[in-house]
Amino acid sequence: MKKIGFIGCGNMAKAIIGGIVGKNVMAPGDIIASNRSRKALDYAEETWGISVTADNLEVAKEAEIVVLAVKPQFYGQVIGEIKGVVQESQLIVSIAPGKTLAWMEEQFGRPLKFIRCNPNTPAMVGEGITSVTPGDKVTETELARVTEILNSFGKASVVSEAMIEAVIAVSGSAPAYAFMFMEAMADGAVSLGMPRAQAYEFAAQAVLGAAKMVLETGLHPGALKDMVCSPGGTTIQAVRVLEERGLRSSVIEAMIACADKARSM
Ligand SMILES: NC(=O)C1=CN([C@@H]2O[C@H](COP(=O)(O)OP(=O)(O)OC[C@H]3O[C@@H](n4cnc5c(N)ncnc54)[C@H](O)[C@@H]3O)[C@@H](O)[C@H]2O)C=CC1
Ligand SMILES: O=C(O)[C@@H]1CCC=N1
Repeated sequence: MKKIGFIGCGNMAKAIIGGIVGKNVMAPGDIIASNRSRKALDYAEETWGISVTADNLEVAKEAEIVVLAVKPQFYGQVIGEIKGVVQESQLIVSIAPGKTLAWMEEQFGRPLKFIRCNPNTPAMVGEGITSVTPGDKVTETELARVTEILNSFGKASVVSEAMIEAVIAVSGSAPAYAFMFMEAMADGAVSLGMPRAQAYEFAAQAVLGAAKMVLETGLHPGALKDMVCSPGGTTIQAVRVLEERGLRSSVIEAMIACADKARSM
């Protein structure tokens, strides 16, 4: 038996596998993945030395924890394929938006140990944040085990199912907004004459440092912003323009659109 198996080995499965293997939480021999196309499997085999297969059923039969890591539109098809072979002892993990615990039970046709998780791609560098929502058949020990695995590539936090869309908006999808922000900052630096590669380095380090200050000082982000804004200085001019162009409401409206979409999937 493998400890964990992934059906679908794309961006998210690779981020999680990279985190687990990178932090030595599991040996590569304890991990198995299947995928529709061969290329992703060759990559996973060569990069981490995990077991790979073209057969989803092999993962469903072999893994104690089965992670459904395909796009939401393929969930129904994959569940139809594996539902006959999964056992009551296995944990079935959904990482897709919109696939509720009730929907999973209906699709599998019986109550099993379902867990909804919402990871994000920074798992790839050990800085992910993942929400965990256990179904009612999952024991405290099993929840602790899954949380330990998720903590290996960042942080994990238990949330109620009603919070999942907020989680997707504030963390699952959020790296994309942060990348856009850094890209825009680098564009600004390039327009001020800085070479592109150096601009990305400065922009990314400034964001990393600011994020660490929020997490490590415990101070309100507004107070940290005020510490940067010298009276009559440069920063307050940038803040004035960002407010004028609607940074805050753009972010809030974007997240509401994100959550609405997640709810509909
Ligand atoms: N990419 C992200 O930042 C996040 C993604 N998610 C969720 O994770 C899930 C996976 O997303 P990604 O990894 O980004 O997608 P992806 O498209 O990179 O990977 C999915 C993989 O599944 C394979 N696949 C498709 N149908 C299959 C089948 N029937 N059997 C076996 N393999 C099959 C594809 O070939 C592909 O390699 C989705 O449900 C997504 O909503 C959740 C949080 C963050
Ligand atoms: O864009 C998506 O649908 C997925 C869910 C969270 C992040 N990526």
